[in-house]
Amino acid sequence: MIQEPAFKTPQKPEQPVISRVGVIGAGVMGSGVAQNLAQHGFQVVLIDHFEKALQGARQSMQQNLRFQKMMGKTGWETTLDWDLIRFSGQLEDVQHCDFIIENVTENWEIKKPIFEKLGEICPQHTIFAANTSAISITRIASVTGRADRVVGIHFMNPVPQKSMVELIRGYHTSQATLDTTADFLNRFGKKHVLVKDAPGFISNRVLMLTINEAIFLVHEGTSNPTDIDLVFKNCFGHSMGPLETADLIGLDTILHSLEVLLDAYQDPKFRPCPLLKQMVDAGLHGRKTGEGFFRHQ
Ligand SMILES: NC(=O)c1ccc[n+]([C@@H]2O[C@H](COP(=O)([O-])OP(=O)(O)OC[C@H]3O[C@@H](n4cnc5c(N)ncnc54)[C@H](O)[C@@H]3O)[C@@H](O)[C@H]2O)c1
Repeated sequence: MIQEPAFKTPQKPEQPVISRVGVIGAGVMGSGVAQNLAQHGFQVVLIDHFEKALQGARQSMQQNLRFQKMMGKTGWETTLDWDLIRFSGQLEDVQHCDFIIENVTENWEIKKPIFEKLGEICPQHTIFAANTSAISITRIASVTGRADRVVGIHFMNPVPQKSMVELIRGYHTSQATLDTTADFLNRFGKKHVLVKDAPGFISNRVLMLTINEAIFLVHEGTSNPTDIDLVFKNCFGHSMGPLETADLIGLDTILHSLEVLLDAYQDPKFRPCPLLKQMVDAGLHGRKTGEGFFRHQ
């Protein structure tokens, strides 16, 4: 009797196990990403070219831990093994990481040389993730020499407390890269929605317009920040209004994001309100500088 050939069930290609993660940019987002990763047992190399930003990241992590305790949390949210995080000013220190998450200023001229350099110094298997608010992932991937291994992860702020991210597939992003990234996100408690690559993705395409329009209401004297936010909180059930949200994100980041959206879509609906520009020039960047539309301790 002729024996049927023994076909093997096709196996999913083995995915690299991610244990060391490079986090570039130690501002609002990078510090949250680094903290959240370490709280889930990953080794992290956190990079910033400003020593002051690295110190600030340490402080904001301590603050976040204290705040979680104050809120009555008792689990992973309140502890951090500091030995898992290495703070560094040298981009080269991420070269042995399995996965890299970039969180530098929302400006193509700043992000571009970082991705070019990462493409040169990192092994070919390393996946690069851009945590950008609006910049095209396909554009970022184009300078790395590994467009199939570049993905967008749009984290929400504050990162340790937000369990949902947007996962963005660039034009050349491979299915294997998406699978590895989804698995990695899962390991530190993040659910995702998959989004095609279009500037602003889902959240910022809508949110930046809302925030900008709310700023126009203040600029034109139609209302004030407290009342505008009250409408969103009390009438629509939002936990924060658009101007409190703007202060949390950072007004400089809002301005950069609107500029990226305006440039990408060439649609005047994204033109930044003059008041936003003036506040950024005046150093009123929101929570991170202590004052924006509201004062912060
Ligand atoms: N703030 C938010 O709520 C939010 C949410 C999602 C995504 N993002 C995106 O995340 C990214 C970072 O935003 P953020 O709010 O953390 O900004 P931020 O201004 O708080 O931090 C940016 C950090 O990048 C560092 N940096 C700049 N150039 C660098 C370089 N060449 N090498 C190393 N470090 C460098 C700066 O020193 C700074 O510490 C942006 O692309 C932003 O659009 C922000």
